[in-house]
Amino acid sequence: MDDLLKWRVLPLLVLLASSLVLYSRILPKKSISECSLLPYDHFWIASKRVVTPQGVINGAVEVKQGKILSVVEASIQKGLLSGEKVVDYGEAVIMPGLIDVHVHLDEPGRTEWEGFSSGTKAAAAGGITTLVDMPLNSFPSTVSEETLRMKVESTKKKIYVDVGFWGGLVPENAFNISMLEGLLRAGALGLKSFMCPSGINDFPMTNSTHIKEGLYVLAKYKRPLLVHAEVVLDSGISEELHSGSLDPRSYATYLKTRPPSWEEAAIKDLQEAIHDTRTGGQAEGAHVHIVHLSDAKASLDLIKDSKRNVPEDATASVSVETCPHYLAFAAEEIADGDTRFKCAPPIREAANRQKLWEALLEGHIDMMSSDHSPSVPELKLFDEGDFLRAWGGISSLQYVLPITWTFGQKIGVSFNQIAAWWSERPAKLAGQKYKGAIVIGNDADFAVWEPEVEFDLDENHKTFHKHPNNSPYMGRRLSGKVMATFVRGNLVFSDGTHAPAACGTPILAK
Ligand SMILES: NC(=O)NC(NC(N)=O)C(=O)[O-]
Ligand SMILES: [Zn+2]
Ligand SMILES: [Zn+2]
Repeated sequence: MDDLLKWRVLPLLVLLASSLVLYSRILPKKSISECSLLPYDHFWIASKRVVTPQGVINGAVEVKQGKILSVVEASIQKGLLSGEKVVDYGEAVIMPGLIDVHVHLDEPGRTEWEGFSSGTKAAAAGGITTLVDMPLNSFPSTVSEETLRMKVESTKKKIYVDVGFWGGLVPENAFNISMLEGLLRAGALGLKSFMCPSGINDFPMTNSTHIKEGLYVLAKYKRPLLVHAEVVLDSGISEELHSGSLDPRSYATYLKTRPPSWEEAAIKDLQEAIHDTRTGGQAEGAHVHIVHLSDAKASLDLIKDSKRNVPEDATASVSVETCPHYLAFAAEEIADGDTRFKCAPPIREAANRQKLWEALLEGHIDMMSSDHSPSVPELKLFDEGDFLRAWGGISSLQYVLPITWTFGQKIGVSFNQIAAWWSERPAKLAGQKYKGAIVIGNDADFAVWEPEVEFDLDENHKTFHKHPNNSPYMGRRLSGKVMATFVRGNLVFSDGTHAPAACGTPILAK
């Protein structure tokens, strides 16, 4: 190096070194090694089965500073990767991380039911990289700017994956535009309401007028309304129930109390609101999403009707989810007193389950969610086994991927279909432009799993739900083991172990 160059370069080097020292001092408190089990900021992950929107490729994904920098096929990958940090997952499947848009984490207020720490650890162990928390079962319910702030505050240092929040649409705020706008401006990704009692006192049900009012406000923010679509009808068995001639321990009794007509009536009630979301409609810009569809007959037919574009240029904005428990279990198989299976709407007969799978495969049902709704075991009333009085809600968060695969593979479900149901479409519903697919520029959120590996959900299996025995999947054999989970480039779970620090971020709509 000649002298002149030396005197020009040296001061620059000194400056660079001192700024590096300074930078390391002002680095965020959590270093990458606490947030991630992989101490690199720039690396590749490779496998023979990488699920991209264009199909499954043998290739590698380059990750830098939490983002996907490139996706390459094996044929061109060789020279490119020499000297790079590569984690080779061999035959394991690399999929976009799952996005679960329907989870009750119950914090603040009912952390003994689940809470952000155990809930997001379970998510990470299950390949879920983003979840959206429901506004009820925590206390208080998330129905205002202030209560949303309390939620976000209570996630601090506890979340292992990214977490968004639905706000609640309840009678108290439905006619109070400034309260609703406050909630949406504070970052709620959308709203959720019940058309029947929710089981939670501070989360009352809404009628179709409340729903319409809510949709007008949502239209302005271009965010969705999620609806628990059941309305209470006289199921024609009240006399038998009162006379005690129906056994409350029998699942058939519970099934009779919540017939498919409850779902059908609710979706009928929603038709007008759905119609308002069409191009040129009063709620254009808003979207109606029906949660946890169980009835695959008349209710599904109504949804199909409302999705049909009449006229063609005025498409209503509507979608629907179903949950693994409606696809895995059948009413005929549920033993007396086994209240782990109680949820609303109920798990129906095997013939209905078959139709739900068909609707998913045909694209009439858009996506899946867990509706993980845990509680303390006492509320499940295991000793009495009373289906009518036990808490309704299924615990399944950690297992949704293996459950979907265990049952889905028998009817030829593909990895791309799973990615559409569990990542792509949920990302769209939650307004997450940079999540849900392995494409350049997206967040580096991945689930790495081994479809061929079977495992027993017994006491030796590490389960991170706070109350694993509440889950009706315990004791089952599943296929599809989650090996590793990456959230924005951080390896947050690998081979049974979580990263030391909880570095998920709260997701707030802007
Ligand atoms: N309060 C609840 O968590 N309810 C939930 N309960 C179920 N699905 O049984 C729900 O999503 O409706
Ligand atoms: Zn519900
Ligand atoms: Zn729910």
